Amino acid sequence: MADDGMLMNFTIGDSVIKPEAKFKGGTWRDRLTAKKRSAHRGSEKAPGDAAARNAASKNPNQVQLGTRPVKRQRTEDSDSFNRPSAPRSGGDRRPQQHPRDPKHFVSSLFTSNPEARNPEEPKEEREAEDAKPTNAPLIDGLDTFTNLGLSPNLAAHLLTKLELKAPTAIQRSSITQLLKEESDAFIQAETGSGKTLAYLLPLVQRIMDLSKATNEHNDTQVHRDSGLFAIILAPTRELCKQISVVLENILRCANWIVCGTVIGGEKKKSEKARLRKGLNILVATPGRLVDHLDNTEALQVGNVRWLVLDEGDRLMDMGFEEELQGIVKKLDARQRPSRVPGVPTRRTTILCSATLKMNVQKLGEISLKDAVHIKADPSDEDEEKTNKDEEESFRVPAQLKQSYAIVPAKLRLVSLTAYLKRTFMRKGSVMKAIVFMSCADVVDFHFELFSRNQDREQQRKSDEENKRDEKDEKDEKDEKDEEKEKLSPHGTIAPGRAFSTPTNPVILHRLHGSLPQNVRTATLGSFSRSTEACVMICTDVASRGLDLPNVDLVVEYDPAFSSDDHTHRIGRTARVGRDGRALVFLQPGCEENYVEVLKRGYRDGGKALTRTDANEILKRGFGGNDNKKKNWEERTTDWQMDVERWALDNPDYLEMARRAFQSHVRAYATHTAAERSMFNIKELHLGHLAKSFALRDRPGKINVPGLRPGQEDTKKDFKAARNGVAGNKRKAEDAPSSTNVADEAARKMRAKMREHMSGANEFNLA
Ligand SMILES: Nc1ncnc2c1ncn2[C@@H]1O[C@H](COP(=O)(O)OP(=O)(O)OP(=O)(O)O)[C@@H](O)[C@H]1O
Repeated sequence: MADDGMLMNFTIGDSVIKPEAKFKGGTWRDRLTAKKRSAHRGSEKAPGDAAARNAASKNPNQVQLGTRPVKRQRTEDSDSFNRPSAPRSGGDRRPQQHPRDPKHFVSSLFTSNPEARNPEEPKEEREAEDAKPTNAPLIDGLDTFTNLGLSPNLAAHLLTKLELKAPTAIQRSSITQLLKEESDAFIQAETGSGKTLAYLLPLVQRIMDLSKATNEHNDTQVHRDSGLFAIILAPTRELCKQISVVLENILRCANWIVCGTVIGGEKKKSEKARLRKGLNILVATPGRLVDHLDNTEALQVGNVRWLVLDEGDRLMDMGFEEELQGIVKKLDARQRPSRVPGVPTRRTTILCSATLKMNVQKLGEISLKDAVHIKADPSDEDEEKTNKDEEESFRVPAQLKQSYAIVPAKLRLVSLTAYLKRTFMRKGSVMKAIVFMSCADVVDFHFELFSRNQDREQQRKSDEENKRDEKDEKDEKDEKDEEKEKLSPHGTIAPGRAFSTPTNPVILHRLHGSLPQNVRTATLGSFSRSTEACVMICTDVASRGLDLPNVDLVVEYDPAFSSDDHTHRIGRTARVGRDGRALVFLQPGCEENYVEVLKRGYRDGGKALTRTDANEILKRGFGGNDNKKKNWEERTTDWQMDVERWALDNPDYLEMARRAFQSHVRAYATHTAAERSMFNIKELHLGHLAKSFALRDRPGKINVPGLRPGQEDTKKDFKAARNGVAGNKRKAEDAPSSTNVADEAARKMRAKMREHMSGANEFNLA
């Protein structure tokens, strides 16, 4: 049987077509847990109907990996799976049964791939000139930090010590506004437009002014014991640390003002000691701040007059909102008139993000009143959005060259490899690239695959055939471990052999939230400091706020779970006026509709957006020079066969591949409700997808027990799936009340967020 009629081995409950509660923010696992619990709660509303309860208690998109497969419906579209998309060449490359195992199935890369539904739009004549950067400093304008109202001392410090010559557009707007008025504010501007300084500079200036206000004797009035005036909250430790580094750099010109952090990752005792000594500005993660507000007497917040929520939309999302409300309530309750003259009477709240929506209900919850919307260019007519879709989207830096690649599931892995090969073919053209993937298991698998040593593998195999003695094997393993050890003591950095050339070696990094915080910190630090070509494969843990230097390229191998996340991901490149490129992989079919979402990010309706496809990428990446010997299709097929054998020959890698496949399918089901029609799990061809994980198994056979620690929920899902419907059944009398379920879901989600932020060491980008 050809793989064309590959069986779809999952069932989708009826609830998938029912309207569902929207779950935004958090990691995909948080959303999955919430969705599952919500579905379960829904089921309890109809007691007595056991069948309905069973159906509803499952995740609507849950993939039942162990149950009897349901055949893929043959619709007009699915027929396209039977259409060959490229001529076969280079001998017989028809699908075959694997000789070793009848359960395995070797399918051809270039047959039965679905074709793109939407034809390529005719390319308009593009202007030769590149788009003018929209997030660059305004060096050609007349605005200087001084004439925006910053003191000559502070402006001189920015110029001489921090090499900041002129403000960016958002800094111009926010400094003017926040220096003169006390109103609450939203700072919303493109990624990489300097929003951190947009709120830090006026804040520091206002606190510096407190010293001047009543200082008759010309000595500084404000000192570390004068009180805590400002709190800056950010969702992750990495971001807090980054903000704190910037703040410390600014305060070098006003060293009587003291800042500090409480972000966890060190003994609470040391944080308490720091608070006891006195701070004027505090940078904190919400969880840790709540903890200190409850337990640390030395943390006096009566004088706090500025509360900044960096990545404010994320902080108001699931997992943080309750903590945030608690913080606001405590600040309100403990506010006192200040002894320090010049301190405003009311507290100002400032929200800041590239994807901030003026969500009135949420704002009420954190007591934001009559907030001013600060934009990069208030007179920008283009910003006046008319339709709802546009309101929901955010601009990307105009100089960012974005493209999308229509790549069928089977060709995903080879296309990514080819694209990165091509990218790093010439030394110096791209320094750093970030590749976003759906989840931790997928990151780990690709890290292992891209860093594998082909020569050594081949050597190993032939040596095995020659029955080498055990000692030699051990030596070889030690050698391999040593090599990895040299690059990274944590196993998160390795040579990226799949796309290195002898003249341009590429270093590979991996990063995800399941790594211990100190490993995350070390890995990010290494990627950030690296002066060699390097690639970081990661999950959304690296999507927000991080300012990593010299990132030239962002690849979204798996599209983001929401369009807001997409904005943040691609925002890791093309920062402060620099060039950058981004590529998103889309599969033919419903995913093509995502192009409309990408277009909304541009002022010109997406004329700058370019399209490519798998064949184009493969030709460029696997084309090679000696075309006479082999063509690109043969080379691609050889590479794919090689990785399939690599996975098959080593049980560890095979399990990794299977686990990655399973986790990926689960993650795919957690795209936000608004975008799920574009990422419809019913359209996923699991058989083809498995090939992009180097698997020859039929999807129904892929069944990996024991997921990574801390994934109890996913594990339960998995077991339930394995045991079929009965496994998921919960007796009515055992079922907790709906309130308990909701509380439990909320508690678990908060715990997971804390888990993500726990165990951190300091992340120092400077
Ligand atoms: N006026 C300026 N001139 C030159 N560089 C600047 C200026 N302001 C900020 N930068 C630099 O721009 C980079 C991006 O700044 P920042 O991280 O604040 O951007 P952002 O808008 O918060 O991005 P994101 O939305 O991704 O968090 C930093 O490296 C910062 O040092």
